[in-house]
Amino acid sequence: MTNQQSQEPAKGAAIELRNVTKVYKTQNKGTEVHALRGVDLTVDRGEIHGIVGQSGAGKSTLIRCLTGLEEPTDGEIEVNGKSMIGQGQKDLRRSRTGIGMVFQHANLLDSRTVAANVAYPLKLAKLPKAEIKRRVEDLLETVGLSDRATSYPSELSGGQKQRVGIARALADYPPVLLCDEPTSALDGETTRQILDLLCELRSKLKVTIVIITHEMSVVREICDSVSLLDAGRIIQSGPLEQVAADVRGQLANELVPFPSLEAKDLNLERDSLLDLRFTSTPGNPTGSKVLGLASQLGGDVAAGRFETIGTTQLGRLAVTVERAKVKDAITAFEQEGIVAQEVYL
Ligand SMILES: Nc1ncnc2c1ncn2[C@@H]1O[C@H](COP(=O)(O)OP(=O)(O)OP(=O)(O)O)[C@@H](O)[C@H]1O
Repeated sequence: MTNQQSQEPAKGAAIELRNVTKVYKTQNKGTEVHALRGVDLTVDRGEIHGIVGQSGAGKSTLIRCLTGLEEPTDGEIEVNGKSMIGQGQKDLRRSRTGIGMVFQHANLLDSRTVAANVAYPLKLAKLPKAEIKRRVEDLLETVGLSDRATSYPSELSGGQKQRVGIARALADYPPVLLCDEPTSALDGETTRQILDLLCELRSKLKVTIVIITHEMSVVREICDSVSLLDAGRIIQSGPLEQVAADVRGQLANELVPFPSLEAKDLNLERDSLLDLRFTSTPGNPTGSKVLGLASQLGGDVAAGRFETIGTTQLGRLAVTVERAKVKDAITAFEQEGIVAQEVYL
């Protein structure tokens, strides 16, 4: 399932951050760390939004601020129309029930069955027994684990444990689900199944999902929109198709990375290596046109990849061109709207 098959999101913002700043004062001589610097972000209801960024970019701080675990130094945060800032503990606890959390590891209670793990937050919330039983059955069916209700976590695969973690996060039927690296510990096939499940949940429960991830494949597979966090700032954000089509942008660069090549397989004594990036939509150059131009310029395609995101096809080619001709080749490609840059291995 992909973002392109998503249903129309319900109108309105589920999450809104305005000018959110977080400054930590470290124990070490009171030095300041600016973890978030004026973050503005809107995630519409029913949307799946990805947040990517390098280690230390501020992703965990953002999540902690969203869940009210951390108070921002400045700015405003609203989740489900309620401010997460300046609330008393009681109100904050109530606001938090509108947010489910899924982590990299499901962190299940090993001594309790699958059903008891899912029931745990509902017991804490003192729901009537019959209601808990009904919800647990419903949630286990939703995540495809009805037949494992009496199993213990040690009897489950990594993917099944993550399903239980998701069911537990949804126990209170929260309108927002925050997922922090939900598939980083899973293999490729299990990742795909968990991503399919998240898409189903969005369609079935109309839940808004924010995924923090370092895997661009996760963003490609299920996100409707994405933000890139860098040193506490959102430096690029938008619908997936829009950021992917911005071939000079950093997100497009990461969504369709340069093919991996080894210098020993190329004749870099004689040739220069070019990184060509382009989109194929009506009015823009198509893949075959780029290949034709490369060959006209005496270039050799060493490797390449094409990805389709929405209605846009993205191409990325590694092309070698004789060193003496590389400047002219770059000019010729750029004149055709193809981003051409020399790269060094
Ligand atoms: N409690 C804290 N006290 C002081 N500095 C902190 C604290 N928590 C985080 N930081 C700093 O804030 C910055 C952002 O950290 P954060 O954990 O939010 O980044 P991240 O993007 O989640 O990184 P990672 O992907 O490695 O988890 C870092 O420089 C970090 O050292």
